[in-house]
Amino acid sequence: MPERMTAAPDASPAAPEDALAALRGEIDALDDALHDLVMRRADVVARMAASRVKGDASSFRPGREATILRRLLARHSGPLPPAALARLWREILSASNAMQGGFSVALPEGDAEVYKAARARFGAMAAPDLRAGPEAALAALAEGVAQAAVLPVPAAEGASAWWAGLDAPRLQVVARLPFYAVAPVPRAMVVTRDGPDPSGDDRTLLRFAFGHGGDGAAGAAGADEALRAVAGALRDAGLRPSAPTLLSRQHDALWALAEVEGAVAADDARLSALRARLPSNRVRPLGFYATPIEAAAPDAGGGE
Ligand SMILES: O=C(O)C(=O)C[C@]1(C(=O)O)C=C[C@@H](O)C=C1
Repeated sequence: MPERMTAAPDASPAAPEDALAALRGEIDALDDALHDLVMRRADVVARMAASRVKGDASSFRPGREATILRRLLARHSGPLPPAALARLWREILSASNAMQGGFSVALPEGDAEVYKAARARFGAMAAPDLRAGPEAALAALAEGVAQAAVLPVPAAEGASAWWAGLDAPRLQVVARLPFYAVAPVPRAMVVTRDGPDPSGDDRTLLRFAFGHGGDGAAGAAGADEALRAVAGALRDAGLRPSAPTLLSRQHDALWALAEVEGAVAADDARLSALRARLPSNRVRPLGFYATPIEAAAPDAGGGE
């Protein structure tokens, strides 16, 4: 027979209802303390916005957000799944970004993966602005109607080949979604007008155009030849690919997209080395983003 049946029901200090009330009391006190800190944090963000220390630059700093998340994930311990920690902070960061001015995100309509990735990244605070496709979302961004565009992860064909026509450096890729994932979650890319924000551990997208405007011989460049040329040029320039190079044939040209380790900005000397190695090709950095964290062991909660 269970022990609690023999003890006097209301004489024990460890009666389940008392124990529950005590634990809930602890949780209420912690919730108040957390809430006080979250409100204090928002006050600091409001002070930052009012002080105009960031000038007219965008409030959205994906590199800084990555630095914050990396630091918190590195010091995290205990039973709360790291994915839940990342989710909590993503919502705080999105809210503090939106607090500093309207933040509207343009998305191609009908792409559920991009929509879910955008909601996970920008949280409940960002207004989704659905457009006819990636090009229309980029046009909304270029016109200043939206502050960011969220687009499919680059691929060779269809709507995912938007990168071949990206008007960089005016518009640049600044984030790859998700930044932190423990399970397969929706993926996408974020493009803004403000340029990328270094996080200390980044990856860059480089676009190569082989043959243009009726340049017959170069226009007919073969895929293998282009891949070899890109691989050789990257090696000579001291750049390390972090993903297989993509190829896309569009607008009378063959386009290659390489992802390389590190942050490569427009004035980087390694770009001159690439251009010296590929004189007849156009090489353009399309932006960089924080290297995503791939969690080693699965835990509950997916990612952000
Ligand atoms: O550090 C900044 O520039 C901020 O605007 C603050 C803050 C934050 O809440 O920590 C908010 C939004 C940015 O994307 C990054 C960080």
